[in-house]
Amino acid sequence: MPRLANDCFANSDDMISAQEALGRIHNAVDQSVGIENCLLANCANRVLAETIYAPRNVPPADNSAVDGYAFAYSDYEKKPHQFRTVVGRSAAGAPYQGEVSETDTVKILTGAVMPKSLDSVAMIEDVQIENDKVRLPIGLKPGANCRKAGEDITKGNLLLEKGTLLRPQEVGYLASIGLSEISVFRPVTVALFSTGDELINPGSLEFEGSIFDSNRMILAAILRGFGCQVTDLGILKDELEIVRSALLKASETHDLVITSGGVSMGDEDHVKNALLKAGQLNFWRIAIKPGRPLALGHIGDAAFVGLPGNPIAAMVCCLKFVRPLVAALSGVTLAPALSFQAHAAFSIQKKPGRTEWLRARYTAGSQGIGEIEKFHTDGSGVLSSVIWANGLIELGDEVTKIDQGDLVTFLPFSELMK
Ligand SMILES: Nc1nc2c(c(=O)[nH]1)N[C@H]1C(S)=C(S)[C@@H](COP(=O)(O)OP(=O)(O)OC[C@H]3O[C@@H](n4cnc5c(N)ncnc54)[C@H](O)[C@@H]3O)O[C@H]1N2
Ligand code: MOO
Repeated sequence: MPRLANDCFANSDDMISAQEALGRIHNAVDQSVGIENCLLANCANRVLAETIYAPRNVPPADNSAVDGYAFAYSDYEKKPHQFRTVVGRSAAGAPYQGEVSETDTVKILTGAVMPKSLDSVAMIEDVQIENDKVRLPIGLKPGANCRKAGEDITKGNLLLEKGTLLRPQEVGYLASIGLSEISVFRPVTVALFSTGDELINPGSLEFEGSIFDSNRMILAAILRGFGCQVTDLGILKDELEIVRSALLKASETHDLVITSGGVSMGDEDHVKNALLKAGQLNFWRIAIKPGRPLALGHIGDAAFVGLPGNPIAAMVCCLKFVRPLVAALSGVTLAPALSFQAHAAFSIQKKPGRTEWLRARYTAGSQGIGEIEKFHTDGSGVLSSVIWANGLIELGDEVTKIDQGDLVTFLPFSELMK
């Protein structure tokens, strides 16, 4: 179980800035999850828990980059027009084993080990072949078409640092040095609840005022994309004792407990009070839109996040606040999500003193200069907005207006969901 630092749990009702909230999330985790061994074949999207140094050179020996004829440059430099006797053949996995004079040549296939005393290769389509002899083209350079031992990976060099997220290319990189099993952080376990008497599962019988639970589907999918092992614990009724005991129980077997809904100020919003009874509250309200009510805390050794109920607020807050929390727990060294600037195709006024994320769509624009539209309403329950959008515009606390043509910062969903 990862341990959470207690010292910053200020138990405050004050609204804090998005920056402050991110800082507190970072400080709240002082230890990531444990480690386990994993077969390399199953390691994609896992986080490396050891620093890896190269135990060997890759490639292990000088070899040919092309199909052709291997030759000694020192002799070719003196007699480029000479016909050279083909004394043998070197194929990938079946190297030429014999001796070869530097006036002779060996037929060589791509990837085959270079015969001793030869250092350069002419491509097969460029040579003149007569019986068992070949004449090389002029103008070849020393070491032509030869890949040197260790040119990719040099024995002893640092390859990958602890905390690296293993993308397909890192898995292949580790395979190339011959590793079959490595040490990785185990996945972060997340208990996921929805709260609300109005909620029903898709497929269930409807009643007056009922709402199908969409948050759990969105959040579980996002969290799995972050590499978490998600336990879907269903819907909690709006009753303080039910919420408190469910959170406490889930905290005993998970690294992170997440709820959505019931976190603002209504009579039936019990999440904050349940957290205060079961564990400790760090912060509860952030100066942001969407998602002002968002509770961070911990219950025992488990981290806790109470996301707002409105589906867009829950989704955006998961991408902006749960993502770095999961990263801290999971041991990964999180590279900042890539964002870029493009011109706004709209004008708006904005209240200063809070960070806002607008649902936005980036398009290449007519002259290939990118432009960004915003969705026509800001309603926090409008899921069609995120179907239309391909990312978010981030507007900092200080921004008071955007005029058409201004540069704005765009965060693609694809970057925020990994
Ligand atoms: N007096 C105040 N009222 C509200 C404030 C505030 O600061 N003061 N903040 C508003 C903001 S902003 C948000 S966001 C919401 C968040 O409220 P809750 O977290 O308590 O969410 P609920 O009231 O439970 O639900 C809000 C809304 O979302 C629907 N919902 C909830 N869960 C789901 C789900 N799993 N799937 C689909 N839809 C869900 C729910 O039916 C409500 O319509 O508070 C404002 N109020
Ligand atoms: O976050 Mo709330 O979603 O602004 O309504």
